[in-house]
Amino acid sequence: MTLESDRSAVVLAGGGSTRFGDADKAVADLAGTPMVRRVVDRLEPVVDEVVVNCREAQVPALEDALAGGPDPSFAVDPVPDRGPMAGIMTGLQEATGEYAAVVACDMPFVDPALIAHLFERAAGRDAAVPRVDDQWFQTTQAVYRADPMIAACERALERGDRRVVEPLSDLDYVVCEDDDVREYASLETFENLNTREEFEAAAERLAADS
Ligand SMILES: Nc1nc2c(ncn2[C@@H]2O[C@H](COP(=O)(O)OP(=O)(O)OP(=O)(O)O)[C@@H](O)[C@H]2O)c(=O)[nH]1
Ligand SMILES: [Mg+2]
Repeated sequence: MTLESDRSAVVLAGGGSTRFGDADKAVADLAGTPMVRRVVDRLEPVVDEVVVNCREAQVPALEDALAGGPDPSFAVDPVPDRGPMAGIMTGLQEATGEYAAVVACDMPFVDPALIAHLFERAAGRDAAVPRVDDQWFQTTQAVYRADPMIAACERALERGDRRVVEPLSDLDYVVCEDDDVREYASLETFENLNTREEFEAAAERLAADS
């Protein structure tokens, strides 16, 4: 790993997992592997470094969950619970790459081929954000140029707007749509696990695949 990376990954893990219940879904065991570990393992081949964004109290359990793999760095939210967009900002501040793939810790099926493609699409621009079937922008599985995105997040937070799409209005971004996504990934890449039921269903699929 070089000191200055071209391509970073920021894994967002600073949420409260309230729909999941009284455990942190990031480190919960998903068919034998902590969910965050699955995400890091899938990103690692297509990036130069991995940064994990979280709250201070989560660091020991996340270190345990990621032990034995490549050493990630941690980006701890200075103010917790300000939402995913603030977490993106914290993570990008720690990342050394000019560009970073931002992926939520609850997307265990994230496809590295799509991430690599998003880096290609983002080159020379401020971001590449997927959107399929005219649905929402997949802002937590997207590539951003770190400096303009940090600045855009700071401005959005100053305006008091926590919406994760809000910084896009300040950025020169490309939207990666429909066939451009499907060529590289199946749509399960965007599947995110929030409840115990969703988690168990995904675990069954993973166990059946292995
Ligand atoms: N840093 C940071 N990340 C967050 C925050 N809220 C959510 N996230 C992350 O953003 C991603 C998507 O968030 P959610 O699916 O809502 O996860 P969550 O907030 O932990 O779960 P719920 O409490 O059930 O909404 C996950 O990777 C979370 O870890 C936050 O306040 N700060
Ligand atoms: Mg949430």
